[in-house]
Amino acid sequence: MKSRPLLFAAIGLALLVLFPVVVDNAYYIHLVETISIYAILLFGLDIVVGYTGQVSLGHAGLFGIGAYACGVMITNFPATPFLVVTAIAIAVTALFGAVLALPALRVTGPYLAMVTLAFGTIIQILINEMDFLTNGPMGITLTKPQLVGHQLSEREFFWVVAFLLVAALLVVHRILRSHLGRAFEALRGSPVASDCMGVSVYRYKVYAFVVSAGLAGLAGSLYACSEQYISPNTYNFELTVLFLLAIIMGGRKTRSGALLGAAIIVMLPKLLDDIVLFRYVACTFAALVLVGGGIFVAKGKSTWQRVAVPAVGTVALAAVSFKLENIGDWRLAIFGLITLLVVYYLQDGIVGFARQTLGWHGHGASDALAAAALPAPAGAVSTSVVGTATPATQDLVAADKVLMQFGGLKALNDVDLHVSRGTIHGLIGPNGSGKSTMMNVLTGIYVPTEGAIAFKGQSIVGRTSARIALAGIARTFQNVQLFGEMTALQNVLVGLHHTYRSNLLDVALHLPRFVREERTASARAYALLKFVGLESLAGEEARNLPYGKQRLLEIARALALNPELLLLDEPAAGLTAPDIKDLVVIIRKIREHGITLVLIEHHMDVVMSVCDIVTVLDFGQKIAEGTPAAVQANPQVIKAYLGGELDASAAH
Ligand SMILES: Nc1ncnc2c1ncn2[C@@H]1O[C@H](COP(=O)(O)OP(=O)(O)OP(=O)(O)O)[C@@H](O)[C@H]1O
Repeated sequence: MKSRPLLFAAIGLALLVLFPVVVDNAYYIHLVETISIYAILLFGLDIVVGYTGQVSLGHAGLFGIGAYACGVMITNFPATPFLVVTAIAIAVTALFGAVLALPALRVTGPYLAMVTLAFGTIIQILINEMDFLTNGPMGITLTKPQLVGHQLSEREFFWVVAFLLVAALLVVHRILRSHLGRAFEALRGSPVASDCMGVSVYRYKVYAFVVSAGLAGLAGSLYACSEQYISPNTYNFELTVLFLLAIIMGGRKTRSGALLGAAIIVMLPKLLDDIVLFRYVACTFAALVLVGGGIFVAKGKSTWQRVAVPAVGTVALAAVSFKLENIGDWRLAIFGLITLLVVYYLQDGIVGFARQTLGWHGHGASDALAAAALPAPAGAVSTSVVGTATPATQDLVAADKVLMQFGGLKALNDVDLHVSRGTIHGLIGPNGSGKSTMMNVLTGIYVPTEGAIAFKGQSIVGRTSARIALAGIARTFQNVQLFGEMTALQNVLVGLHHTYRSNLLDVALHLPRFVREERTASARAYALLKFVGLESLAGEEARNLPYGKQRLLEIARALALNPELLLLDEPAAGLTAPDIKDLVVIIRKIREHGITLVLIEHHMDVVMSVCDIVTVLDFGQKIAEGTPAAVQANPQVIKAYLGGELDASAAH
């Protein structure tokens, strides 16, 4: 299976290197060079858009910064070696990337789109107005750069771009398949779960923007030398929309999608300049949709109703093209039409669609399958897998007089909660009594309005969720918070993020430290999946797992943190009776490894059978605490909670 991508890569590389030799035409060489440059930028944009799920309409601005950093350096310091100029352009643009990341830390969705759009516009205006540096609207004229004292020809510069394209592809690909890429993807899946797995959302959002901007800087500097002329008009709103369109059309989360997207956005405007060529392409496209749609319907993969709109649309486009003399004026309308078709019918882009049709798996799945083939460590359910907490006598958690107020509502009112090491501590109470709020307070999602919370004797009030997680508190969520597009194995690997010490260089060059850490983490993740009985589903995307399995996967991911305290928020909710039995066994096994548990649960049989001590909340206040038997017999608890619960179970 691995040989197919390698074969494609080798063929692609050979075609790229031989292209300027075989096609001795400056126009076509320049065209492929531009596609390569745009592809470098799109690799980076895909990190932000495809992996972290942020919107950026500021990448044309970053591209402009890279181009102008290069142009200004070459104009003012002509003796600076080209590689140094490029490195400076990358560094300057990466710095602006960090600036662009700041709003992404505060706002998301349409607000972020607006802010990044404003960033791009400001950059364009600054380039225009800073005459002393950028020569304003007149732009900067450049020559092809020198490399080691040698003036590069058109063809040699193409090879430099081709080399950098391959290098960028390799580095980006390696980053995205490492713990860093998994961290980026986790942000998209569930920011709150990322933080609670010790993967700081703030930090990795900034990383993603910085790496992405660095690639935009590289692309910008190559573009400046390729065009040999830069002016502010190039880096406008249309270009930024084209970049996004390229990612959407090509398909997010694939390097081949970025390459295809780059080819489309470079070729499309050229295509629209030539009406005769456009007619040919429109007819071919319509024929492809008709034949492809027919095959899909025949194979039962689609319906006539679904195929009708794209078929009629493309045939109409082909017909209209024969009525028009000039297609240039229809540019934006045609862009819009293509975007609509792609967004509606090919949600994973052209590459995603081709993969689904041909039954090819993405790398995520193959990664996980490869790791699943690893021999499981001896005694997969061993202390080395789950970790062993060190025994001590003091309370592991000491929460005193905790008040959590939302406006006028006191979700927690003067609550004390002391959890002893090595115990399973139940937290029960009617709906809305404050149980989940207590968990959110313990994991730093909420900062208590008043009160003290100590973990292992140290205050954790005001600490971020990521820091609290790394200190040893792991959790699951009432509403499952998995990273849906990642496989089961990758979900657990996110929990093992804290075991990595490798930096960007280790990852990009696959240095021994990274290879070692990745191998150890994969084996450990697999063993954790085995611990909860999910090893056969290691390569399955989390969103495709049955609900009960998703809850178990959350537990495996939480255990990957090697916690001393594990908080389980209604782990039995929605589970079938056999699944609940398995869950109880797993909870007991976790405790046997010395891990302390806090268990929120409405299934009283589970609470009564596994808990050593139970705390009961009602309307945000602690109304009882004691052994399960004592609590069960407490009249106040029966009145507030258990009476209803018993009635409910009797009704079932
Ligand atoms: N972020 C918030 N903003 C406003 N109110 C909140 C917030 N989080 C929780 N609450 C309120 O606090 C109260 C306690 O909610 P919480 O989710 O902790 O209850 P619970 O005991 O976990 O209930 P359930 O068993 O239904 O999960 C509820 O009235 C809830 O509406």
